[in-house]
Amino acid sequence: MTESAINTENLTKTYGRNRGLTGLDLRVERGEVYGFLGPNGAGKSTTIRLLLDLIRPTSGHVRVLGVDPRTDGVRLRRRIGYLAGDFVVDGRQTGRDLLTYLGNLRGGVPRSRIDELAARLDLDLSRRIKGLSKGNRQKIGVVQAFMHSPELLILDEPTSGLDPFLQHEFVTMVREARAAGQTVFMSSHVMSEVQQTADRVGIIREGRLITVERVEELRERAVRQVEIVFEAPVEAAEFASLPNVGDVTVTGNTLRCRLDGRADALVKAAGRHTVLSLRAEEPDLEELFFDYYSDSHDRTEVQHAAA
Ligand SMILES: Nc1ncnc2c1ncn2[C@@H]1O[C@H](COP(=O)(O)OP(=O)(O)OP(=O)(O)O)[C@@H](O)[C@H]1O
Repeated sequence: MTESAINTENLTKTYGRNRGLTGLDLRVERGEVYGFLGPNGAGKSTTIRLLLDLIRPTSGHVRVLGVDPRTDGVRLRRRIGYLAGDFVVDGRQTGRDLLTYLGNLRGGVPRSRIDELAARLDLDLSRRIKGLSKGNRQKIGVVQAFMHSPELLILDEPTSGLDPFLQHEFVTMVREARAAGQTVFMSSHVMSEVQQTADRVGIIREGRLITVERVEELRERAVRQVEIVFEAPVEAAEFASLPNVGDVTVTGNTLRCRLDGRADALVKAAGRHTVLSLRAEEPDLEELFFDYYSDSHDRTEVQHAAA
């Protein structure tokens, strides 16, 4: 059996009297995109720094791509693309100088590859880094993480500071990486960007992993708004009692409702009439996770989705 891309056991980090991370058991399989979600201060950056041996654990074990980052860190880092949450670089160089330098450290990256990624992110490589906006510096961070097509990408809040168009491009890059067999571990505090790319999400809060879920399953469970336009008016009462259907309103020939789970009953009921159009919003999984973020959730309940 191939070893997981990331495996931690009972990983704990305390900063003096401050808790950073408590007893983290994390498993990221090869080839999957794993979203690591949690509010500010939850322990996401602490976890990522431990994976890269940038800080040392108080206790517990880490294995990344089958090796201990503590003993084989230099070779391991060539196989990883890492974007730090606080990506800071020497401001006197141009973007091209920096990326060429970093590419050489990782065994050489063709100029054409750097140019292609820069063009996709609309990044001007000829400018000195110190003159760049925060968003443009972040683009350099994204390019350096992806440019050598590493086996494993570890990205700490990768889209912070990117505008929506570039966030979309980033999502495409993550999907391409997955299609190429690369593994992606990315932290975020926004569910919406993770739900577009991730196979699984882990939720961390106050230094503890609360739950791990498959995004596909979450999607099935999530609430979505549905709008159906019929050829002739329908009765709201006919739909209001259907399983998984709520908040039914009918205006003229248009029915709107909330769908909470499977669509089967709703679709079959609609099928008794002539349907002109049907629209179902992509569910926003943020709502499902709000509960995990709030104080009321019982943190001792850890569920792991089947690997
Ligand atoms: N160097 C440090 N010294 C003391 N406490 C620290 C240090 N680094 C992190 N912490 C604490 O550890 C906890 C986890 O912080 P961490 O930066 O890992 O969270 P995060 O989930 O990445 O949050 P953010 O999204 O705000 O970056 C926080 O309570 C933080 O204050």
